[in-house]
Amino acid sequence: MTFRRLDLFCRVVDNYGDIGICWRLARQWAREHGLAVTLWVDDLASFQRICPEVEVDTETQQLAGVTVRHWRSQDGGFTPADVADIVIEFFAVDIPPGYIEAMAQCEPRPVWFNLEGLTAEEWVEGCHRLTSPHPRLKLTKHFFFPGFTARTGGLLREADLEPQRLAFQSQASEAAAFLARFGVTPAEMAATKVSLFCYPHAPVSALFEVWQNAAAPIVCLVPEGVAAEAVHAFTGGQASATRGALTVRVLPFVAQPDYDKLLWACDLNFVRGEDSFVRAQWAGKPFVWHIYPQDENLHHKKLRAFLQRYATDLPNLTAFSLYWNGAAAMDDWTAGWSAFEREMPQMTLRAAEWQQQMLAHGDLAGNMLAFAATLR
Ligand SMILES: Cc1cn([C@H]2C[C@H](O)[C@@H](COP(=O)(O)OP(=O)(O)O[C@H]3O[C@@H](C)[C@H](O)[C@@H](O)[C@H]3O)O2)c(=O)[nH]c1=O
Repeated sequence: MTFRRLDLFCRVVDNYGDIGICWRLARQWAREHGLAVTLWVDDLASFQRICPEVEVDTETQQLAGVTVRHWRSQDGGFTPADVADIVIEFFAVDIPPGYIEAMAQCEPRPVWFNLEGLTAEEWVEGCHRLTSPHPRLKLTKHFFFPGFTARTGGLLREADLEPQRLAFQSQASEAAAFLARFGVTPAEMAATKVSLFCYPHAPVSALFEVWQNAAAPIVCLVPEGVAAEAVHAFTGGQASATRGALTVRVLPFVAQPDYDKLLWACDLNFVRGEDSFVRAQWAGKPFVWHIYPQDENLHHKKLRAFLQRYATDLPNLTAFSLYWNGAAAMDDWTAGWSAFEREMPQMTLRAAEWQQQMLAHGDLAGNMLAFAATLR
């Protein structure tokens, strides 16, 4: 049986990653796979920051071929006719009990997924595609894990992402025109261009100090609100400031497609969380990951697991990433940065090699549908 409808339930726990990932997947299932997708999301204001077309007061709206529904406390009134062929809860959200009751009345039952977060840890392979029967109803949920190996669900990637990136990066004028929109001058285009997206606890001020004293110019492009304290201390609240070799420019928080272009246009990208971390891998440029912090430094284990897969031959990227995430103490930022900078050409080569490896695993949206098809 072919699938026609897909419902995806997203709660915004924090920041933009939850809705960022769900929005990409929803669009991809609609555009590339022809599914009628409904994205249920509880926080339209966060959604609007990455997609300015979102109307925050609208109950149901059509965006990019997706039906977006404001998910509040709707529970009663669901019937089997309301249930999609594929139902996905993102990060173990509790979908409305009334909807689950309606799922149990469908014939055939919908394919039900819990889509989990991305981690490079090995245990994921053992949990990917595991089932969880409902304690009372005749329904089975399947766990689906994105990941970096063939025994996981792969990474999120739209079919047109790679051709778009290659077209953009093959013409230097594209990056210049794009960055000019944010005030980057032709002279600044010749500098090392860095995008900065991190959590507030990143040691940004220490890095700015090193960059001020660098031998060649560096332009750091920071979306508004990111590393606000350190950026304000540097710029004095202005849109941009230059001290020594470093220029810091504050950009507006851009729409999602423009964020990709920013990554493509820069020489080095500092990214965070899950979605920008994956986009940086597709950008084919050196990147540093600031991982989402967790209790008991669980995130340091996850960071090391990724570095072991990605950076075994890149000791300075590994060292710098550990410092950046507070997993090791940095005595000398100048030396740490110099060593990192010297390694950047190898990082670029590794980025290309890694992309080829990741491409071989297919993409998350397609892999989920292929697995769903085996369940019917
Ligand atoms: C900086 C920037 C980001 N973005 C987008 C890119 C991504 O889709 C999104 C940011 O998501 P992330 O990179 O994942 O970082 P995040 O910190 O916003 O989200 C995080 O939220 C936590 C609750 C999750 O547990 C984390 O795993 C992670 O997803 O914002 C823009 O559209 N424009 C911008 O200017």
